[in-house]
Amino acid sequence: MITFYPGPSKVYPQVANYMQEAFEEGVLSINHRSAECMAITKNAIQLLHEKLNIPPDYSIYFVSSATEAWEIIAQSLTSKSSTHFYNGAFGEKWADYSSKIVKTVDRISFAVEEIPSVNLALNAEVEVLCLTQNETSNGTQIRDLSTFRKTFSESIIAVDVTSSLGGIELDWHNGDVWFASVQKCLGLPAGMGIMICSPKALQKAELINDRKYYNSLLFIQENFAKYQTHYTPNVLSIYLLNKVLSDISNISEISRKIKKQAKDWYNFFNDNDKFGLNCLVQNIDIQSDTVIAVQGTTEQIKAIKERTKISGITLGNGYGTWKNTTFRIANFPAIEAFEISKLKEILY
Ligand SMILES: O=C(O)C(=O)[C@H](O)COP(=O)(O)O
Ligand SMILES: N[C@@H](CCC(=O)O)C(=O)O
Repeated sequence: MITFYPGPSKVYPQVANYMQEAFEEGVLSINHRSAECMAITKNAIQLLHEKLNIPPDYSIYFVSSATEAWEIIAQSLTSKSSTHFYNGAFGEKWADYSSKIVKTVDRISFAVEEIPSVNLALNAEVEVLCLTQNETSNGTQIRDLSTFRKTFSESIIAVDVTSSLGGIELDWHNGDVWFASVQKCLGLPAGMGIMICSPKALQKAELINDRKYYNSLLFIQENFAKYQTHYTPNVLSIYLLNKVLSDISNISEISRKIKKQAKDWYNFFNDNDKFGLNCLVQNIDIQSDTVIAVQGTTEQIKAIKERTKISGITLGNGYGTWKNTTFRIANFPAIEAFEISKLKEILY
């Protein structure tokens, strides 16, 4: 079975052997506060810095999911209000989750074809700015975050890179908190999130001094200072992350490949009349590099999904507003050229 689902998505093929190795090495039974486990965690963190070019002064934590990161930001980094820019289901969900914890949640929604402008929030007092860099539900992205950083230099900027971290190169200095989950561009089984914090984010956490929860950021930080976790982690996941990160190239090389592949996908749908299908978003400045959303009528989408399924290929369903009128193609690094060719052949 070949899958193009944008999460959980295709895992790297070598994961099969690494799982077996983990079992044989006894990793599945080690205590999570043991020296062996701390070494695995330390190595995974070092490799993340190295392969994803994460600045040395940014801290990296393992959490359970990207969803948990939404909550950690609300409880440990927000004293009064967060401001959410979004054009799709996941950005909106983030605002919904925050509103259960944070006193004031400002929502700035924009149209799917629109480039989000900082002007939309110029008059607002922005304490924590929440941006979804890659919106998995509709295949759009905010390509350049630098104007947000310049305009909101005093604010904490939190960036959801759930479906782009590990796929494209990110300019870490444009954000204070970044988070993702491993089942997307990192090509691993679901069940772990990664959170990355700037020194400024940690200073803000100190200021707020939230210590109420098992996953209060300061408590997480205290554990990770010893390469331990605030709960019993999925050690297998950390082990697999280690292994896969050792195998992959630096993100600048991966990013070049993914961007080229994305261009090819957009050209593929633009150049040919594929059963009347077209890209959900036409503006190349906001088309996602890692999730390609393709639009058609409900009947067309249903027929294409059935057709690919017969050939052993799973496409990503549409999501939210676009549930029945789009399908999505993950353009993640673990997906191989022969799989892309096979899908293109079927779509012809
Ligand atoms: O795809 C996204 O974007 C999401 O936000 C994920 O579905 C959330 O992932 P987890 O919280 O389950 O890691
Ligand atoms: N992130 C996945 C699934 C998320 C979910 O169903 O909650 C998607 O975009 O389809």
